[in-house]
Amino acid sequence: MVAVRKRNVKMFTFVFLLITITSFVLNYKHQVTITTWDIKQLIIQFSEQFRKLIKYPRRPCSCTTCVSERGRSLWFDQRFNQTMQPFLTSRDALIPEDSYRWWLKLQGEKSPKNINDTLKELFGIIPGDGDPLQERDIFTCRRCAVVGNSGNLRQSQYGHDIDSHDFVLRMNRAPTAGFESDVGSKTTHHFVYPESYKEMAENVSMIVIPFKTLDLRWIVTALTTGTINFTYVPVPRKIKVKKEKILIYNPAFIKYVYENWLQHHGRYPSTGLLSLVFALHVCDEVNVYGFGADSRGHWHHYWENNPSAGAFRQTVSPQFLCSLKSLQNEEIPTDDAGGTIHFHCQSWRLSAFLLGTLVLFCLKGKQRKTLNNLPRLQTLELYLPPLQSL
Ligand SMILES: CC(=O)N[C@H]1[C@H]([C@H](O)[C@H](O)CO)O[C@](OP(=O)(O)OC[C@H]2O[C@@H](n3ccc(N)nc3=O)[C@H](O)[C@@H]2O)(C(=O)O)C[C@@H]1O
Ligand SMILES: CC(=O)N[C@@H]1[C@@H](O[C@@H]2O[C@H](CO)[C@H](O)[C@H](O)[C@H]2O)[C@@H](O)[C@@H](CO)O[C@H]1O
Repeated sequence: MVAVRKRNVKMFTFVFLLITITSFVLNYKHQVTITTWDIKQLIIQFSEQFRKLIKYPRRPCSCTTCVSERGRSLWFDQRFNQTMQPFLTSRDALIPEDSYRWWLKLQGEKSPKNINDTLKELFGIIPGDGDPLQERDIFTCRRCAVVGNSGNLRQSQYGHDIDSHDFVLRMNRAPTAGFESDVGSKTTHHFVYPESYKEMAENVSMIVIPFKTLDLRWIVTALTTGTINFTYVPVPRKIKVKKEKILIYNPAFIKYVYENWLQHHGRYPSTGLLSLVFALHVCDEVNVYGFGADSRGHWHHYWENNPSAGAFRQTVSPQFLCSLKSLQNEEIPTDDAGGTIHFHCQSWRLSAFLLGTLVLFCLKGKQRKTLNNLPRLQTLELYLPPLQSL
């Protein structure tokens, strides 16, 4: 009896060790690009990995750094709430009462339909789950590109870099055809709201950001009866998107972005910021492209020839100005008098520390910062200003 028990303990210990070592090695392989077979180098790399494992025992992914890793920046940790769900799904379609009340005021909707009935009807039509972005795995390194619509993408030649990501997230009316060398051709997810809807390729997941109950009802009618054709502007009666490809941005997540990341500034977050924070929650590495003014300080879209592009200009004050590469590798020249801050960067590789620095930096900025004479600038719009200033 005792012998059997001893054998079981031995067996259990062996299996336990085997699993631990295998997962460590797998994790190690994913994180480290082995560039040398020099045994000394390998030992150094391995011990570095071991040190990391001890310091961060429960790493959320296998990238060298994972966006959601805690303990690297207090600032980031204070804002990032892992428990917030970016999606509404058929299994999790509950909006907490306080979030619902807040969301209802965003666009001052008169006599909204009952939200529970609306969601029930919606998830009776779309499944709202099963998208690859909804699944997580600690053994992979999920790299995402968030592509904003700025004219600074023109002549950037970022296309190849953008397309190298596992997931490419675009937004609103952004086209790729004709702009491939600068913005890439790959799109895995596209953020829209009814007023910014555009047709997309069959394999693209459409993430609808609802700002009002009517937006959720529009999805239903756009897939069925085609009865809604006007919100505050004309919207398409019908959409050609597979039901399985439609995902719903969680209104409670909009409130979280507003409170934690915008710290209650402005009215509600822009599509750009909603997309970025969303990516922080579903990706392990996030690179940001196409935010901010172009090299001449113009705030147009990359597909437009209108340099002073109307309404948008008024929604982008103040902005984030950012580049991880430049923060890591270069001095940041600032022009105190004009508040000009230049970043010479290819893309913004996001780290908790960087994001922290940038947000603090921009929240402090009172004036609109202008960017002059520099190609490849990265800036990130922070929030929509109060309604009266539009
Ligand atoms: C007239 C109007 O309402 N314009 C808004 C448009 C418009 O509704 C859609 O394009 C649909 O046509 O949408 C917005 O944004 P828009 O679609 O312009 O751009 C998406 C995000 O890209 C970033 N951006 C864009 C242009 C630029 N020069 N610099 C940038 O940083 C911003 O982060 C922006 O959020 C929006 O929803 O946020 C904001 C714009 O104010
Ligand atoms: C230019 C403007 O502010 N238009 C507003 C409109 O704002 C837009 O809402 C969009 C979502 O529906 C999105 O957030 C975009 O970035 C905003 O510019 C709405 O607030 C609308 C509500 O009735 O009123 C328009 O004047």
